[in-house]
Amino acid sequence: MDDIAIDVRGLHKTFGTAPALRDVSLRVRRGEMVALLGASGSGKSTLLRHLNGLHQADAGTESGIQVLGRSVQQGGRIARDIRATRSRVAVVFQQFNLVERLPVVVNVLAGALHRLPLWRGLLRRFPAAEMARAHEAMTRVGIARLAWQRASTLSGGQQQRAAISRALVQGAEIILADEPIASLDPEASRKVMQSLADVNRDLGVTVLVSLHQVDFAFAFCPRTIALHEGRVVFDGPTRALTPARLRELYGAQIDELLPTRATTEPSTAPESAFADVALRVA
Ligand SMILES: Nc1ncnc2c1ncn2[C@@H]1O[C@H](COP(=O)(O)OP(=O)(O)OP(=O)(O)O)[C@@H](O)[C@H]1O
Repeated sequence: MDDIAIDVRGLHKTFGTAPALRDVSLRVRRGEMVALLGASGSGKSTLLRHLNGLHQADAGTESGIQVLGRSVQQGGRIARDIRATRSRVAVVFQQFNLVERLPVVVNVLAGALHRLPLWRGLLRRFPAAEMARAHEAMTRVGIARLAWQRASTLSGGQQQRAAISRALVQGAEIILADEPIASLDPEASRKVMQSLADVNRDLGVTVLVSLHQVDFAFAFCPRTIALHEGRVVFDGPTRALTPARLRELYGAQIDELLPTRATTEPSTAPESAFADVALRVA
């Protein structure tokens, strides 16, 4: 079990009377980079929010979530020591990741607050070692030259890379990225996904990234877990997700998942359709 980063068993979540997650089980090993794929409303955000206890599973179910070997929740009850687990897991959201009026470096240093005395955060007096760590993290994702700019002056993709830097300063062992490229252009998307892939490969950080288009999963994530209407409908090598397989899984919703070119002729453009897109974004 030591090599399991995320372990979800029998997760059910209902909002009002509408089921959002239905009997979801999955395991992610430490050091994996996994895409969580699904059309809008399939349950990706809801699942990610359960993993650090922002959502509670339905009470009275057997659902259990363990992260890094510690219980996050069991049967809808959040573990008492959730804060200790949260400090080892970082979340990158689709937007609103940063405090816009503060310099980028201060946003990145927010990742260190969990191990510093309160006064340091309030006065923004960070030890030299933390500053060095922030600089290294920003260099790794290619935004060091922007350190003293206000966060609001950064492009969407640069903001996402700042959020990834903050996760590194935090010392996160897992990054949960919730549609981090949903509002970005293809070039900015590629840079953000590349940054996630780099920290995964170079630092061994486990990455679970939700995406609603399969081309970026294909280019960056060896494994994909696909959700449809709250259920896991596929869990395996991303390369097995051909347009034909996606059509089988998603029916009419397939248009949301395919890149535009492949969508034009899905039935006559099999596996090679994504390979081509993958090459273009690589
Ligand atoms: N706080 C909430 N209250 C009520 N319903 C919710 C809530 N959060 C999510 N839902 C519902 O749960 C279902 C799954 O939503 P979720 O946001 O997890 O999907 P998603 O795959 O992340 O979609 P998107 O790609 O649009 O973000 C949807 O039907 C959604 O309307």
